[in-house]
Order: sequence, then C-alpha cells, then structure tokens
Amino acid sequence: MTTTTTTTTTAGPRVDSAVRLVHLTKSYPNGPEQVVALQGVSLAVSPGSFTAIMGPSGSGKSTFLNLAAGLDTPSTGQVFIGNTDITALSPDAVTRFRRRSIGFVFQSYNLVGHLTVGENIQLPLLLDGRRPDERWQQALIESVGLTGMTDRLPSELSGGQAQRVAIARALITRPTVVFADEPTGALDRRTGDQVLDVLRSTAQRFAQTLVLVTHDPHVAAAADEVLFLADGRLAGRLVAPTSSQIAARLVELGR
Ligand SMILES: Nc1ncnc2c1ncn2[C@@H]1O[C@H](COP(=O)(O)OP(=O)(O)OP(=O)(O)O)[C@@H](O)[C@H]1O
Repeated sequence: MTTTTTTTTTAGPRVDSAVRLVHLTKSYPNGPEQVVALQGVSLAVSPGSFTAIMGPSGSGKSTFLNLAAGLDTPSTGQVFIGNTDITALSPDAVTRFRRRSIGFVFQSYNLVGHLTVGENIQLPLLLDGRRPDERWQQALIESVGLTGMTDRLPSELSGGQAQRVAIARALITRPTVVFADEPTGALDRRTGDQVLDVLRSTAQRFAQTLVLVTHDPHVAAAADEVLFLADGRLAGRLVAPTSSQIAARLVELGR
C-alpha cells in the first residue's frame, strides 16, 4: 500500500529510537576547499539509554553532537529526535523544538553571569514564554545538589556547582534527550565523577536519553554503549565496555 503524507516532520514507521541519524554529512568551507567533518554517519540511539561518543581529535564528535542537537544543520542527511525529522523544520521551528525536547550541557557551563542560579535554571522556560513549575524546579535543584544556592551568582560557584546549574538548566524543560559536550572536561576527577553521577542519575530518574561526548575512557565507561568516530565516520562501538577496553580502542584509532 502506498501512503502519502503532507507533513514533513514525521519519520515514517520507525519511532523506536530516541535519536536517529541517517547518512549524515557535514562539510565546512575552508578557503577554496571543503573540510569534511562527517561523512555519511547513520546510527540510532535507544530511548532512555546513555551513549558516549569518542574518537581522536578532529574526528567529528562536536560536529556530530551539534547536528544531532539541532544547533547546526547538516550538508546532507537527516536527524530524527523521536519521530520528528528536525532537519525538515524551519529554523524557528527547530529552535522551538530544541527548547522543548532537547537539553544541552557544554564543557564551559555557559551560564549568564548577571542572573542568579535560579534565574539561569529557569531561562529556557522563560525564553519559550512558559512559566516555571515551582515544584518541578525544586525537585530538580535538590536532585542536582544545589539546595540553598538559588540566589547565588555564577561567580560565587565552584566549577562543579556551575556545571550542576547547567545540568538543571538543561533538564528544566523535561527534554527527551540530553546532549553533553565534554561536561566534565573542565573539572578535576573527583568533581567530574560527581557531576557525571548527577547527570546520569537525573537522566535515569526522569527517563531521559543521554548522549555525551568525552575524551575520557573513565567517563565513557559509565555509558551503556560507546560509539567511536574516526575521520568523520562511525568506526565501531562497544557495549558496556571497561575503561581499559575503551582506551585500547582509542589507541587503535590513533588518538
Ligand atoms: N566551523 C568550522 N569551520 C571549518 N572547519 C571546522 C569547523 N568546525 C569543525 N571543523 C573541522 O571539522 C573537523 C571535525 O571537527 P570537530 O570539532 O567536530 O572534531 P572533534 O572530534 O570534536 O575534535 P576535538 O576532539 O579536537 O574537539 C575538524 O577537521 C575541524 O577542523
């Protein structure tokens, strides 16, 4: 049977993945030439799972994450978040979709310096014209360990505390998928472990899918699955690996 559809935002029959990339490519202009950052990456991430993305420097990890999160557009290919093809949406519609369904945690926290912790956390809702749900916000603040700190300014926080604010800000909209780019990269090992625990446990508690880029095999070993990129291509995967298995794979890939 042939069916036609007038909407460009549905994916068709497959809705069993939280994130699905189809033949994704991305080239950047570099003078008269092109840098090919991603070359035909296709993959699917299961709902509620924790996936780590690893690979040598320049292998395309940040490009991958930015495209998957709708922060940048691919040269060709499609990105589905649930059953929505975000590559078929207008720029305004992508922004709206991102604000409601996607959380993003950056290495550098990206907090607004003149806003308090509480205001920073509420920001994605306010930008979307929505009112914060007090009880949800309080539950989130407790969950990330920031109780009693909501009136502080970012300059009054440690790196670990600032990243907890960034995590709460990413989760306040109850996104289905949370993307994180080196979220522990600027933190010492102990603080990084604590922040990773917070990210994992809150994602688990609220049934969110977590996709995280890291250089650190110790961080990636917490994931259900590790995907490796090399030269802009998918170069393998390990399910529930140890940090030594991950480190060995990175050596093979020429980290
Ligand atoms: N805006 C841009 N303009 C031109 N080239 C870019 C741009 N962003 C990335 N690239 C190039 O695309 C390739 C992939 O970069 P990307 O940042 O995705 O890699 P990465 O794996 O995240 O690297 P790293 O681990 O060093 O952060 C690299 O060759 C990079 O130089």
